[in-house]
Amino acid sequence: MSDLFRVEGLSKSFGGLAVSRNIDLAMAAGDRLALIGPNGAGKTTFVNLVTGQIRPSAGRVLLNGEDVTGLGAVRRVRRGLVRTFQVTRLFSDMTPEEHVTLTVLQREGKASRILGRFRGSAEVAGEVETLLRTLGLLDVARRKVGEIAYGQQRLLEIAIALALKPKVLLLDEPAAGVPSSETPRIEQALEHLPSSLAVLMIEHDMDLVFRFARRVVVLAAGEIIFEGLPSQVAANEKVREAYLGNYAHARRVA
Ligand SMILES: Nc1ncnc2c1ncn2[C@@H]1O[C@H](COP(=O)(O)OP(=O)(O)OP(=O)(O)O)[C@@H](O)[C@H]1O
Repeated sequence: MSDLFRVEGLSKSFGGLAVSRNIDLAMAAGDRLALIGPNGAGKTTFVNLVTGQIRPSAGRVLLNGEDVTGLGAVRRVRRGLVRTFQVTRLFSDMTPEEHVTLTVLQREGKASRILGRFRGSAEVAGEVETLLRTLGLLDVARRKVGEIAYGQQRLLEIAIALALKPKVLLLDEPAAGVPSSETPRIEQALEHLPSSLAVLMIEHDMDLVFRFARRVVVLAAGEIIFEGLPSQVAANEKVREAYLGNYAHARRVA
């Protein structure tokens, strides 16, 4: 079986600092993978390399067998490689409905119509409503983003990502900054993502990792040091060392 998504020998250095080192990773449709690792391990850099925000020093990114390494971020999105960001990138004066409508219109190549008439066709409106309902955002669909809860803003980012019809979705800390009272809604949304979607999630919250992931990859100093079942990760000697080393370093700095 060919993988839906694969990276081979992916490497990135910033000056003398090797931030990604020879990373090989594959995902199939329906995968639920958590990418974890100490602060500064290179997790966000990995997502940036995969989605085309930055260029690798070496290695390839393949989607459905096609080498997309030379493509920019927008063209990768069109092929189904979609991400969310660690910190929300929303417009506080726009509503969730407007954000998702604009995304669907953009996907369909009809975004220029918003200059004349904001709303899309009934078909677009139906799709937007379904997405907002799926993410539990229908009640706030017409509120300004600046007025809705932070957890709802994070859910809106997932709705926007889904509006791009991804095949592979990369979530950069979807629960970061969300108060614990709102995290169950994020978890629920993650559970109900389309089953065929391959999802990679960076997350520090291990409860969320254990509930979500069927596979865990641990990155330390830019290298994959563990790949396996969530139940095996905590007992792994290399993983323990990587985290202990990080905490020891954190203590030295403090
Ligand atoms: N544009 C850049 N120029 C120079 N160094 C960078 C750049 N981007 C990232 N780095 C460095 O690369 C390393 C990895 O950063 P990255 O943000 O990928 O780690 P991370 O695992 O996502 O960390 P965290 O869990 O804290 O978000 C860090 O040492 C960071 O300072």
